[in-house]
Amino acid sequence: MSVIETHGITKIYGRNVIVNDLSLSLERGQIMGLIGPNGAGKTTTIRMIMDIIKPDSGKVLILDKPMDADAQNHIGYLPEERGLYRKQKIIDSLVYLASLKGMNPSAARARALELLEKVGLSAHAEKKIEQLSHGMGQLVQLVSTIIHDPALMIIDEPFNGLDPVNVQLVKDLMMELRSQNKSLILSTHRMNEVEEMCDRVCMLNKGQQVLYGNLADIKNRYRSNTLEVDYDGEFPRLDKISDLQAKNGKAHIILNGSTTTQDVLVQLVNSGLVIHRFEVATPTLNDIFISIAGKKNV
Ligand SMILES: Nc1ncnc2c1ncn2[C@@H]1O[C@H](COP(=O)(O)OP(=O)(O)OP(=O)(O)O)[C@@H](O)[C@H]1O
Repeated sequence: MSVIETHGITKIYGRNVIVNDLSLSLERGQIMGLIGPNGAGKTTTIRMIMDIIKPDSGKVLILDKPMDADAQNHIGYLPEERGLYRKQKIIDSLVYLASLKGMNPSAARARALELLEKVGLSAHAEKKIEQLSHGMGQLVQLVSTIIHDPALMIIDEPFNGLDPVNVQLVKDLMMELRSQNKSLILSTHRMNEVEEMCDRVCMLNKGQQVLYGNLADIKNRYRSNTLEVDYDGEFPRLDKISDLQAKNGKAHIILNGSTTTQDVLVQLVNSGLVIHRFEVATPTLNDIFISIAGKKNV
């Protein structure tokens, strides 16, 4: 049974198709990266999944059923625009939010303290939200999203405002949830940050699904799209490629669909460049996005 399925969901505002005919599914114990540049339609997709807005066509199933109050209790949703009551104590806020999802207060309190310990904030449990730094507040928001042990967590921009130590802490926490058979959807325009964690990827661009499926399969499909070259001298202009970054004797080249590795090698040899290394590299999701969309993401 899929934790979530969307079947051809479409959202139109005015004359603009914001999300077009989007189908995706996610199983238990999987993480999906919902990725794409600003304005791609990620938040609109999540709002349709959460039943905050209705699709103009298509349908969403949560645990095989349309969204209802019971399904809502199995989801933890952390929107991009977040807010906790700033004057309330952290522990009280967490217990209150968990009780809204059907948890009894003493279990919620114990779980809140356990999770605060995990994110390094147990010493702050009795403080008010307004006494925390922005990053600490983000961690408390994350705790509030997972406290009721949801089967599915949907997190918009999971790493915004976090320093590298806390980014790693949140990644570790998410991987732990995954190992407990939970499912997560992480929405972000920062592709490289979620790449190492995701089993599945749904990439949007201007409301269209441009890439979808298992990350390993996708990387395999695009594996000869990226080249790395170590060189001496002035790197030449290349024809028929999607992107070239060349600096300090190292070049990163993203091919477009029709150019081959050999085409590039011939161009480089003909230019007289001194080549020390010429290698087909595993593309990042960002590289794949550039080769599909023909432009940079960030
Ligand atoms: N209520 C609305 N009315 C009209 N247009 C909207 C509405 N909500 C979103 N849009 C438009 O839909 C497009 C997609 O927005 P959305 O917030 O889904 O993108 P996103 O991928 O989440 O972007 P970001 O990474 O910047 O958060 C944008 O062009 C936005 O202006």
